[in-house]
Amino acid sequence: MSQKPYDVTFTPEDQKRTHRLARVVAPPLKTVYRVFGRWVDENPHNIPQDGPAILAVYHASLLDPVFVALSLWSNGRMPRFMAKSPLFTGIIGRPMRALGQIPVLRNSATASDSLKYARKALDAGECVVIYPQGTLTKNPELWPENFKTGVARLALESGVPIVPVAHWGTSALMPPGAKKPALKPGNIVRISYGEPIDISGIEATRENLRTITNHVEAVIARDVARLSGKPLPERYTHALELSL
Ligand SMILES: CCCCCCCCCCCCCCCC(=O)OC[C@@H](O)COP(=O)(O)O
Repeated sequence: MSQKPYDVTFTPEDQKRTHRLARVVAPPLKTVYRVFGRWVDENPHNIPQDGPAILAVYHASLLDPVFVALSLWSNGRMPRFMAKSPLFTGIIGRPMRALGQIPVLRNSATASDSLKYARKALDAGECVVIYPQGTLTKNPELWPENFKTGVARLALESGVPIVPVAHWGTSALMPPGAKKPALKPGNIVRISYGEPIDISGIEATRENLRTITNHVEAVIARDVARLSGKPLPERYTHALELSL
């Protein structure tokens, strides 16, 4: 680990450096990822083309971050993932830092620093990618669940809309708990970008944070249902409307 592993900055020089590296890394990563199949974007016009963006993404496989990263990069956005701090050490740590990703210190007194980094990234006009579950879904049927309120807090503080992102197809390759991925070159991963949810001007009460969070979860669940062809469980339906 470097001396100051959690000092993340987004200066114009950092941006240039990280983009330069991404341009080198993306093509071989795309080639390697073909052994897991290909991905298809749905409604990529919902990805803000420039300026700050918050993407809330469904997490159902250890493989999905790279599909989402490649999709965003191919759509003109350099993703800044919030990722658990152990991913910033060792072999993966070096590129994670060099690519300007954002470490999350779990269960520590400094856990909230991670949102400060995210805020800094937004102030610099970056595209911040967050897994609101904080971990892979534990739901046996892979429905999104237990979303944490960080996305809503960040959006309320910054006034930046939330883009809900669902996907389907990575759990066939590597479901939660699997030790290694299956190679399925014919596999298709569909990534669906939902309409941005604008919550600017809403008061940051505990209740509102929970309502917004449940809404984002329900919208992602609805898109997972559509992509997977499974019926949406009843428990999500009331939060599909955002009523504050
Ligand atoms: C392609 C060109 C642009 C490249 C951009 C950089 C791509 C980096 C993608 C990697 C981002 C990794 C994000 C991981 C998020 C995370 O940390 O989730 C935790 C779960 O996994 C597992 O958690 P758990 O099982 O609870 O330990």
